[in-house]
Amino acid sequence: MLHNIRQYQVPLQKYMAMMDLQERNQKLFYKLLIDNVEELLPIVYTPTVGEACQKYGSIYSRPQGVFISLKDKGKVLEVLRNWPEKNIQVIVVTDGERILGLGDLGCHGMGIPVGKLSLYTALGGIRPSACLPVTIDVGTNNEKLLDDEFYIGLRQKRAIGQEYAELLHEFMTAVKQNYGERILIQFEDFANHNAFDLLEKYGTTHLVFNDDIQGTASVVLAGLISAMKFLGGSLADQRFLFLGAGEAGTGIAELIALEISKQTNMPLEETRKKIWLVDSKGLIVSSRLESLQHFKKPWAHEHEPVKELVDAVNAIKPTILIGTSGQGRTFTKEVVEAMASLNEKPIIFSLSNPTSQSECTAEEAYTWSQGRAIFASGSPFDPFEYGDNVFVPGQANNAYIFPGLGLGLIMSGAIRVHDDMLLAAAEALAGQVTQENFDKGLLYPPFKNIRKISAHIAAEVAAKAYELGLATRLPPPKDLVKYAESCMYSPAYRTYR
Ligand SMILES: O=C([O-])CC(=O)C(=O)O
Ligand SMILES: [Mg+2]
Repeated sequence: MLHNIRQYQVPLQKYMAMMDLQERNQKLFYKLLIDNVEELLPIVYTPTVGEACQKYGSIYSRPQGVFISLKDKGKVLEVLRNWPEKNIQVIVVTDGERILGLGDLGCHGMGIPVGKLSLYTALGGIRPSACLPVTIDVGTNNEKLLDDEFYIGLRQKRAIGQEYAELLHEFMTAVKQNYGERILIQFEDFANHNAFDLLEKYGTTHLVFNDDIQGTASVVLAGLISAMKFLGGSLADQRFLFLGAGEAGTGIAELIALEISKQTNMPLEETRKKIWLVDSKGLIVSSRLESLQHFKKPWAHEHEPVKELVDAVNAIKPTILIGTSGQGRTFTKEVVEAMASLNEKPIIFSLSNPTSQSECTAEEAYTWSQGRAIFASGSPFDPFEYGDNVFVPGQANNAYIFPGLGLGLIMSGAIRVHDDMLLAAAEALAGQVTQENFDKGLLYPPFKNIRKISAHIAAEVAAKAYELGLATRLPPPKDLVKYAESCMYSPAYRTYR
């Protein structure tokens, strides 16, 4: 099978072959993916899955997951009950409004929940039959899709306001009614306004987390914790600048502020002041407070207005620059050079996905900083030779976190997600990075060990759930890492007599 897949030159064709295999022989699909994770992750996941979503209508061969549309209003529970598997443990749901950094892809966003759940199984060991991909179809504002003969969703503008909220509420209620209190719901690639509102609204009643806000935050924090371990210094000594103040930017900023606050006992209001964000209108400063969306307000610090990113770099003098803008090529030569003139070892993360939306490439980060940057990106980049050195860029992608986090929640029977679990997951991931990894420039352990890493993350998350009284599978197992490993699905053919 691997030989087959390798014969395709075009990544999208490899993707289609993998999707075919998933349908035809699920065990073999997972066996292949687990044993060749570094080679196949960029195919079934970022970046190729992004292209697959863009072309989803024209490569469509068979339905995947459950679509719930405005037309199903009043019947959502019935729709869910049509799914053949009854014992669902995790749902990844999108409404397709902000697929990666690609914007509104409507129902064609289904590729994302499908891809994320393949990773839940391959990287986190959740049984494939316990995973349910869902796309909520409330229309799309993407004119090109509305005119596309192969578009598979409702041909109407997006429902908003009450109509949107009612469908989502019916879905959330039906999910709990059908699968119980311990069903994990991962929100994925919603647009900012809905993402923050849904998380706030359902965070207290359901086992939910938003991967783009919280998963990304945890993986970035892990990278920064490991950077501090090897470079010396503490997070509290750093100055942070973000390009992009949406889900990922503000989510990461908040988790960093929380971690610094725990480390130093400084109040959160104080630790937030070490962190600055730039959005499409420039540096977020207090004079803009009135007009800011609510999730940006905590980051409006005292400063004169600054319009351009490069001027913000020179004004704030960050030690760490993080791109979460969804806009490619925004870390220009001047920006990277400014970071390199301010810092001996500038830390630069280009997190937007897929590769086309990355704020800069690995090659640019290393070249423009004369090989001094500590670089990580959301989508994978190949190792880059610069002078006598080969730099291996880290992949700061939430794929390191959500499979292990999910396993930890499920195995402990957790009923809520708590920020302390995200901190625990970040520390567990950082704990897996070795000196040898770091010597190659890696802030994250290689993906080839991901199942072991996920077991450690799961164990720490479960330990937090027990500590916080949020776990319902009692009594707690003695050795949580061993227990996590014993829970993990492995694709093997059964022996028959
Ligand atoms: O899917 C990925 O690669 C990471 C992610 O959540 C996003 O970019 O929205
Ligand atoms: Mg996402």
